[in-house]
Amino acid sequence: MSVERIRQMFVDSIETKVQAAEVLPEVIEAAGQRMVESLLNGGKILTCGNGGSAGDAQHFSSELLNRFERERPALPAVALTTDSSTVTSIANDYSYNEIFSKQIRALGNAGDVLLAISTSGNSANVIQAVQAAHDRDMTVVALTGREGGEMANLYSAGDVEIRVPAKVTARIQEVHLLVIHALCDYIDQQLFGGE
Ligand SMILES: O=C(CO)[C@@H](O)[C@H](O)[C@H](O)[C@H](O)COP(=O)(O)O
Ligand SMILES: [Zn+2]
Repeated sequence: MSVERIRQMFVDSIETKVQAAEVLPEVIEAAGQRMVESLLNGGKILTCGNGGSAGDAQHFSSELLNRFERERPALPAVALTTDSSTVTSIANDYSYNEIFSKQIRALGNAGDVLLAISTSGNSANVIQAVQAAHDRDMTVVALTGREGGEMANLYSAGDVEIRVPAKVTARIQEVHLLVIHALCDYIDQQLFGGE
């Protein structure tokens, strides 16, 4: 029974990726374009998310700051999940909902991009991050799932939502990681040429 259950997880994950491949490539390209424009203009990419999505936010920023698949110059990105002193003090003194938005108000500049990751689109701290990014004239790229959640009501012209067509958090996250690698590949191709 458990082996069958494990096998079914692989099947479900593969099917979710096949469905995502039908609808997401053009949207991922649009998101990659926003990121490349920002980087070419001296901007940077801030990332945030909770739980597994915090890991995804850090995964993306480390691939920009260090490298993805090839040798190339370091690219500017900051994961807003990693500074435990800042995160715990904002949560302690103000509210957990402000842990990302307060950092964005300090670090975000016009033309920067926020990569906001939430499988439900309903995490209050990610919602407040999107609002803070707009206040700073930043562009938002959102990685979401399900029906897009409350975040779906917040986007401005120029923002890009990459919404995975799935309902289970883990399956959505598995596609988010693939999208993150597709964005890294797009950025490297556009900035440093074909390989
Ligand atoms: O990784 C997982 C589940 O696969 C969890 O840690 C998950 O990320 C957490 O429950 C998050 O708090 C969910 O937040 P969100 O995706 O709805 O914004
Ligand atoms: Zn997980």
